[in-house]
Amino acid sequence: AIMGFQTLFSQKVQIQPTPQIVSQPSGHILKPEEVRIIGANSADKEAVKLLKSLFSISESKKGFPIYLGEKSDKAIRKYKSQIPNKAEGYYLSIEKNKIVVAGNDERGTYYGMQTLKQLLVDGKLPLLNIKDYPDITARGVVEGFYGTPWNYEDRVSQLKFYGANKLNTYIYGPKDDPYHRSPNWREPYPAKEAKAIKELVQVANHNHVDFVWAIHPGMDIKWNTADRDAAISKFEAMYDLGVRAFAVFFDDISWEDSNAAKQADFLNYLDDNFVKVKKNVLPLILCPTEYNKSWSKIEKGYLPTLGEKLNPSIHVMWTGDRVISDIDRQGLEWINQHIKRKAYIWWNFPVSDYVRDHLLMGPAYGLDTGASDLMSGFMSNPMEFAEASKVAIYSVADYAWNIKAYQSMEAWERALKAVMPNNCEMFRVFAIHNADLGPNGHGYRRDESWEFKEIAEKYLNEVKSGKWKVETIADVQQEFIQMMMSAKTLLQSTDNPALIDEIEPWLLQFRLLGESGLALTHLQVALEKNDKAYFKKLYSYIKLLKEEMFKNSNSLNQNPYQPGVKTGSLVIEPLINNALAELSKQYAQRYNEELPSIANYIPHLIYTNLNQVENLPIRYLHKTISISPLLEVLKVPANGYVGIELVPEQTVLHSKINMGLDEFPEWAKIQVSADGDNWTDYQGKYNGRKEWVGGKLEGLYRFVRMVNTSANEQECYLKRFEVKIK
Ligand SMILES: CCCCCN1[C@H](CO)[C@@H](O)[C@@H](O)[C@@H]1CC(=O)NC
Repeated sequence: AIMGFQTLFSQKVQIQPTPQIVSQPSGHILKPEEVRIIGANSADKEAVKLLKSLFSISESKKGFPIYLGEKSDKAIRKYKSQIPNKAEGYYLSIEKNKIVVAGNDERGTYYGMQTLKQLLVDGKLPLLNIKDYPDITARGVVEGFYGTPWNYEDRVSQLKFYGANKLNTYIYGPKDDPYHRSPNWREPYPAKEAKAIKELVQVANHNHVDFVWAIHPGMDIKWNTADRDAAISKFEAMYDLGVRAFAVFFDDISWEDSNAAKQADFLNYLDDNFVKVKKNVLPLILCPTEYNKSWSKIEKGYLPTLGEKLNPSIHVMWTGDRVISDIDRQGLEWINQHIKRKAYIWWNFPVSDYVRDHLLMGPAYGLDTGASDLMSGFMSNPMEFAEASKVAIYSVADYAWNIKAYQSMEAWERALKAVMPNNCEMFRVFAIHNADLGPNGHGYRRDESWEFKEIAEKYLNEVKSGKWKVETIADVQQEFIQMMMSAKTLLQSTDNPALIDEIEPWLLQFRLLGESGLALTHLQVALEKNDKAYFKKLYSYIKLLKEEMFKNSNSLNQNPYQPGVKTGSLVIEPLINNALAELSKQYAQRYNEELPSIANYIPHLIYTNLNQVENLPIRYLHKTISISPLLEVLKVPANGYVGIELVPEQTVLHSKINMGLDEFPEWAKIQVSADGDNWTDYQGKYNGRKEWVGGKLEGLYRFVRMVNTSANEQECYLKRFEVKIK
């Protein structure tokens, strides 16, 4: 009994986001059969609605009393002194004979109710009291990415998620919405879109989320009264749809238009002639052109001019030291001094519009837990995959509410459970191996597969030394099997179908990757048993798996920027390819037989009778197949040829060949063939950069080659040989 009692006492209640002050639970009460709400008609109505959804309300006086309301309400006058004197703060007390949910303001009461809802588990409520409030005033999401904007259902689900996680801001600013940005930022939304926004604003209000509509005029704005008034009338149109908060984005525009004085005058005009006139509209938010430190030239005065000229109530957004950046105290102090106000953070995570073949499912880290007094807002810019982004958004909610207490790993564990309650362990296997971005233009990387790295290292070393241990193989097999179980379980799960729809391509790829890893470990079995035939069968099987992964990566998620489906790219995929290369090398040594490389699998092959180039790797990106350049002079005997074999035959869109010669040599011919016997000349011409260029060919071809049709050996270079297919 003592242990039991002790356990009860020490049981740590888990509340999201982490509250500021919680007393230790001193036991619990059973969920009251019936409750009586004192203060129902004066308390925040969303809070009342939420309370009524949790308990059955007794009509008579005898129900369990729940005191609900704001500090100015008579009903909770007795508890007023307990309420933190902070915006959106609340006091929650669960006692044997009553519950008190008292907010510093309406939102505080609502958040108190959200906490109460979280504490009601298995028909029990812990006896405790909480004094809670947020560190950052504005907390939420800026839908500000390039790519397919979220759809209506995505947004409704997001807004409910924000209410439950005490996020109070959603900024609508999808770059690819033509009515947010050019060319139609001046035009009102068509009826259908307008209706959707009107409804979303209502959903936002029901979840105590400020719906901020952002305008992005920077691509073509003229600094004249016409455009200034166009912005006002667009804001008026949005106001008529219920929008009561506005932002102006001047990010990602040409530097000529980034005139700070003009931008500041423009914002101040909107502030003075719209925001201040309307009264119940929240302060304006500006996203500046110089929105990160690496882009700002203080001596040119852009940021200082904004700091000087912008009305003090206008927020200024900031992404950190770089576009994609950690957020730390030092960087915040730097920017705050120049803009003369607390930065309103636009955190470019988990946005993936610059690495669209990757999912960012890892912890939200790189956030300074000592910076609570330096920010006026904290917004996450998410992925185009709304449900998948919730893992990071959940963590951002925890950070922005209680900064000093934030622990990214712990929040991440809870986030996975929040998003996939019934399959969170399998979801964790998927998420931990889908976190890094791969090499990218911003140089921003994330850790991935961190719990498997050591085993992977050990395994590869043992494969290389040939002295492998059973337990290492078992550990690696366990990880690969878990990847397959994770993918299959999630693909067949039903607790979040919208999420599975979004990440299906990656789940399919993840399962194949796991399967190829598992088959890889059996290559060792084949070598152990000296079973050459089994090795070759396994090798062919792995090639089939890689062919299917190649097909997935060239048919799914085919966006124009980073098409394809990358998974486990930091640790798992390289491990498999390295071990595969090593084991096929050992096979070749033992049986004196080379196996075609399938490590970084590409079906297309080099096609040549020149031993100088027969081992050159073939590269594949964005439907372009190319031969890695040869750095030395290429000797081409009579009838010598070099080219590409397309597997299977393809439609050729265009080709580019650079032989390092000023003129196209009369000894060379560019030819195509479907069968490798009958050749047709491929008509082309030299472009300004001494490259032979050929256009689209009708029909399907398997071979494209350059051949020396003269009777003598010739010399040239192989600087570029590429073929783009449909
Ligand atoms: C040329 C750099 C573009 C940076 C663009 N970032 C994001 C990351 O790709 C993208 O979502 C875009 O909306 C955003 C612009 C931005 O960071 N504004 C504060």
